[in-house]
Amino acid sequence: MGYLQNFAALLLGSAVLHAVIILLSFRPRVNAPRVGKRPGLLGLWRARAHFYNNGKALTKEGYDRYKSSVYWIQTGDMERLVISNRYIDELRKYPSSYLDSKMAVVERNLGWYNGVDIILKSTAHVDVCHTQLVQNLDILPRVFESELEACFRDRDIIHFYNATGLILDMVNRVTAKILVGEPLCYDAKWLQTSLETTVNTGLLCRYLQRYPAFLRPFMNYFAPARMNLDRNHSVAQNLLSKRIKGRNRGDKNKDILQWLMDTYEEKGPEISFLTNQIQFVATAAVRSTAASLLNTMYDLLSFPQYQTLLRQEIREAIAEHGGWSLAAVENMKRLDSFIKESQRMNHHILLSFNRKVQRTIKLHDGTTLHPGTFISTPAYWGAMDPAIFPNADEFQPWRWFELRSQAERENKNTVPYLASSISLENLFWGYGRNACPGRFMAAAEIKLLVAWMLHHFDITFPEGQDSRPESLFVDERVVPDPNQDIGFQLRQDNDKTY
Ligand code: HEM
Repeated sequence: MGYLQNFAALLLGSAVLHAVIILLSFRPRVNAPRVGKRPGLLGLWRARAHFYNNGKALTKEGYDRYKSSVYWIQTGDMERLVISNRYIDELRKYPSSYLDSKMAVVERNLGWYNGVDIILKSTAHVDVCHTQLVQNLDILPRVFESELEACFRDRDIIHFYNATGLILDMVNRVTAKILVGEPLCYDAKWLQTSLETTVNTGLLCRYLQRYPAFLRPFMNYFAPARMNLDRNHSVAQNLLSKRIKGRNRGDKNKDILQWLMDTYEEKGPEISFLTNQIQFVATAAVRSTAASLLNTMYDLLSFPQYQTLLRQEIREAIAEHGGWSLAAVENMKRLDSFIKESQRMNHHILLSFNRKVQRTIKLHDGTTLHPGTFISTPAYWGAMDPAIFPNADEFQPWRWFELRSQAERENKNTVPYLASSISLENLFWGYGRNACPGRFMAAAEIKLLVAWMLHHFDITFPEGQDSRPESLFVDERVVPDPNQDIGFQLRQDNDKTY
């Protein structure tokens, strides 16, 4: 009884505290129109569910009506002020004390419960992606092949795989090699835990979002994903501590684990902290890369007429560079263009450049962003805007190749036309100082994996299917169809040298 009374008192106390925080947090807001349902005092869950199921149509309506201004929308997690892409160049100059990308990630994902808040405690994971990972990208072509070979069975007859399962498996293996190196990257438990952590992180967030903030600390204990996530963490921590035993700072291993260890002082952080940090990078890296790779494969099979030219380019690049190397990958310019076009037409999220405003910002036209506001930009529909991209609803695989070739001819900067590049028009990787630091690795990895598959296999949709499946729109996420099968059969005419 005493226990129940204490529990009830604690709940009541939290509810009162929560109410006080809400009252104190009433702030000025931009006066802007709304798209979608108004949450009001009692309609928050209804408004969230409405966006969760209709995000694509709602953000389209928002873009059509307010693409040059701002509007409010309740998404599946936060109330956001969607601001025109035309403000981004101005906003990117603000430091995180004004526009905070990390707090936006943590608050949207309820990161205090699932470990995502690790990104508030250290930036080492971002720093190593920006420096050592980029400087050592040439390891990727050396490590990926054996991982891919392990994914394919029955090579001589056509074998159909669930595309999502196959591609996730590939990307997970390659990422593990870059993340923790040998031999841990071959450990089935590590690979499985890595994938499960991402799923359970999202599940826990969605479970807790159903409850008001003051109930979350309690409901956290009852969430099935909580227990699973704790189990994932402890399995990962055990494996990682064994892995670290034989390692020292300054060793020559080329993987993110080593670079993180080198970043810290002699004693290093607690193993639990390091595990959490590595798991976060895996969460950021694996599913996003797999989704982009899947979309590229679906597009390749929808437009099989381009495969011959791509195969020829791949064959020539690897012949010229004596095998799978970074230089060979950089020479695959048509493939790069194909991937970038696939990214443009298949953005993984509806909204990007998500930031929490921490201090008042006055924009050039007088629009004021108040502290506490969550801003986002309409990434998905911006990438489909015919005023920005001619024939925007057409898949033009050489769109970027042609722009790049023209820039080369005119001795101009070619970087904006690369698949790894960020630009004001294309927010696939985010934008500004907090744009994805793993994008160079992701773009090179996608290119390598597509090239390797095209080079070795004839790849097909099941008989009778000639176009890609529709993606699923879930909340603000855009997910390539997870039920699609793809057939692979070893090519008879490929050059077996590589
Ligand atoms: C196709 C694959 C990927 C996509 C589409 C993607 C996209 C993004 C986006 C949109 C952001 C937020 C940027 C912003 O707010 O401006 C981000 C952040 C990030 N990404 Fe990626 N990413 C991908 C792959 C990777 C890979 C392979 C890695 C690591 C090797 C990685 C590591 C990160 C990290 C560490 C952050 C920042 C988190 C923080 O602020 O602490 N990403 N990514």
